Amino acid sequence: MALGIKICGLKTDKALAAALAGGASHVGFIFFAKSPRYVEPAEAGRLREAAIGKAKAVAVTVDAGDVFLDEIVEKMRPDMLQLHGSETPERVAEIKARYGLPMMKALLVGEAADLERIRPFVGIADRFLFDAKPPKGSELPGGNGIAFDWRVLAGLDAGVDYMLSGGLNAANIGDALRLANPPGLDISSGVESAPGVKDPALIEQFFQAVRAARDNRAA
Ligand SMILES: O=C(O)c1ccccc1N[C@@H]1O[C@H](COP(=O)(O)O)[C@@H](O)[C@H]1O
Repeated sequence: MALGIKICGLKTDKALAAALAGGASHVGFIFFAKSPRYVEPAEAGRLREAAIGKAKAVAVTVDAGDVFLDEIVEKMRPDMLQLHGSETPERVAEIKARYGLPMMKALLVGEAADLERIRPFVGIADRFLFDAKPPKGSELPGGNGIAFDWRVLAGLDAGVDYMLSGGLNAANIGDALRLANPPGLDISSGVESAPGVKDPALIEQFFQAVRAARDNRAA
């Protein structure tokens, strides 16, 4: 099965071009004001044009209200919404019905028991994203560059469609693929030279590292 790869937190044409050149299946835009990766919905709408027919454009939101979601959907025209806050299953269902878009629900993982939290979302969320819990004092619910123990994913039902996220980079992606064998990957700060500053060379290195790790496993 093809491994989905989402490069998240894109703000520039150059970074987006590097993500597409590497073969990203998804490109993500952050709509959380406190994030150094925040982008205005209209600017994301302009950027995402380059991805049409190449990668799915994902709008990342955190407990957003309908007015902001309306603006994002109208101006950015996402292919998918990533809900990275404490949205309930009812709220996910409501948003899904309102926009008719696929929903990726982010859940924060520290230990195996946290995976139980997917249950009420099954049949509502189209995909899950497992990210590490933010460190104490962080203002960001994601994009903290912190990994969790990927071994907890080994016990997950094989039918669960998800992206592994949190602290991935070119140096650790081989271990992540070996330990969790996820159907998808999501990376943000691991391809940045500074918070919110994507580095096209690091994006390219990440794709190379993924390919090398997969070739090693196939050999
Ligand atoms: O990246 C952010 O600033 C962000 C803000 C609010 C919600 C989610 C956010 N990012 C998500 O977190 C993952 C993991 O990031 P990292 O690779 O550990 O830096 C990122 O890909 C986004 O989906």
